[in-house]
Amino acid sequence: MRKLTLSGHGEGDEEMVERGTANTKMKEKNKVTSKSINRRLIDWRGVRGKGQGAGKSGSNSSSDQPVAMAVHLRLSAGRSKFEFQVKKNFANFSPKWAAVRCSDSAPSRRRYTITLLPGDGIGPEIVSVAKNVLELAGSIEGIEFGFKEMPIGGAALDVAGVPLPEETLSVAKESDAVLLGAIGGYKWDNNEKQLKPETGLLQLRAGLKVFANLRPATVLPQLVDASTLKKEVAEGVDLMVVRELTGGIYFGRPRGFTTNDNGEKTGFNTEVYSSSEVDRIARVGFETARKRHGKLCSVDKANVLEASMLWRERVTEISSEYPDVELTHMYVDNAAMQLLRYPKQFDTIVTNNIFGDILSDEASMITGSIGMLPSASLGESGPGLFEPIHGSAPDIAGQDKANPLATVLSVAMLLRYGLGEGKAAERIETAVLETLNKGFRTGDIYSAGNKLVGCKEMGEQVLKAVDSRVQC
Ligand SMILES: NC(=O)C1=CN([C@@H]2O[C@H](COP(=O)(O)OP(=O)(O)OC[C@H]3O[C@@H](n4cnc5c(N)ncnc54)[C@H](O)[C@@H]3O)[C@@H](O)[C@H]2O)C=CC1
Ligand SMILES: CC(C)CC(=O)C(=O)O
Repeated sequence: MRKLTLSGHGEGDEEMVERGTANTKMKEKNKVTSKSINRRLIDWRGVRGKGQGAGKSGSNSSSDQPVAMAVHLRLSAGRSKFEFQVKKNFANFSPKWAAVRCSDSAPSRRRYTITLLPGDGIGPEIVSVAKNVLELAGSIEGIEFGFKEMPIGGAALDVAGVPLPEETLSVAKESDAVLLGAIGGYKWDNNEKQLKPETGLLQLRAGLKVFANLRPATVLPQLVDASTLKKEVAEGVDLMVVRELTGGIYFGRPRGFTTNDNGEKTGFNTEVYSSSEVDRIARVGFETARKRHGKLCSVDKANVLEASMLWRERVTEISSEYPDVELTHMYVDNAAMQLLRYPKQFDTIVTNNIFGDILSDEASMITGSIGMLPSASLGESGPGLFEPIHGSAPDIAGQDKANPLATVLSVAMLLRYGLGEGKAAERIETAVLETLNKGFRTGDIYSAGNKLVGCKEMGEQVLKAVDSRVQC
């Protein structure tokens, strides 16, 4: 199988590699064809879900806290593979009731090592909830987890002086999947660039080479009233933003501050994409659309930006490999407007790093709250990175007000895309729906007639729901 590279980032990439990873920069620019993508997709599919495949096993760290198990198998396998199968709308699942816990009679146990990166602000609160949900859903499905908690962001700056300690990255790389809370906070806002929490997250994404960021935005029937849009506009929205994650203006060089001819201080950045970077994310976009409703909208600013002109040219070229997918192009300013005007027109959106960041935050409000949206970041190989799309919410940190559901749903994505454990993922998604059906709401999604709860209570309710729906 061919390897994808992080080519085309310029010096920014070198910096990431030097500071954050032990890897050397890969110069090789392999062309990745749809054939090789398809082969990879076949490789990704289901390697872990059949009982014998399991994670890098046997690594019992001191922080491992496996749930009680009657059977403890140590299984070993290669790296995590991603099942690239996009669930359309988990709201439609109809769970089955059953009365008994079946973990102890499961045909085989799988064991995975998960790196937990709680980070800053509300990060530790939401990761704690999501970890418990992951452990319980896993135990019911015969999955055992070993957890390694590592510092990142401001928390890492405080203990290690850098936002991504080398050890954090190497532990993450060695694990089967990585769960991140969020990074950032007022305390570090005025730090120089290399000592910002945000730089640690960018280094992590680059270090794990997770170039494809999947951000689903689904309006759940239970939360239509929480949307800021009219019911008839929000109802039924189910879209997926495929965001390029390791290139573009967040990484491009040159960047920095200088002084212009008038003696004024100026700041500058570079939006840069190579053909191979666009091709590989375009193929992920087409593959995703193919498994959804067959519609892909590529969002760019090709009327102004050269990087977007190349983007549009390459996406159009790649579309010939996907005659079954309907491709449209849209300028980002129009896309921002159309998302509010008529969001149901979108099925799958593929776009660059910064547009994807902004449009997915916008899409989150259609669904009710940014506290509801999960994400999966995947690369060609190695562990995936799973995180809510929101930030560290310093305004509500430490107050038990955070909505943990985006992180809980990120854990479901971790199970499905990161480990190929679809049943456990479904169990969690179903439990979230059931909890919402019972009327439990954190402040961000609260509407009259529901029960206002904090982060911890919401977590407890999801755990109850996970536990109550046991199916063998
Ligand atoms: N992936 C990450 O770790 C990200 C980190 N950040 C960082 O987070 C910090 C705060 O950034 P903001 O722009 O304020 O974005 P934010 O997403 O942290 O917060 C925006 C608003 O949404 C609310 N919110 C966010 N998540 C919530 C949740 N789970 N439940 C309830 N309410 C929630 C916050 O209270 C706030 O009012 C900054 O340091 C920023 O750099 C921002 C975006 C992504
Ligand atoms: C480095 C991050 C803080 C950028 C961001 O907002 C995101 O990717 O969600």
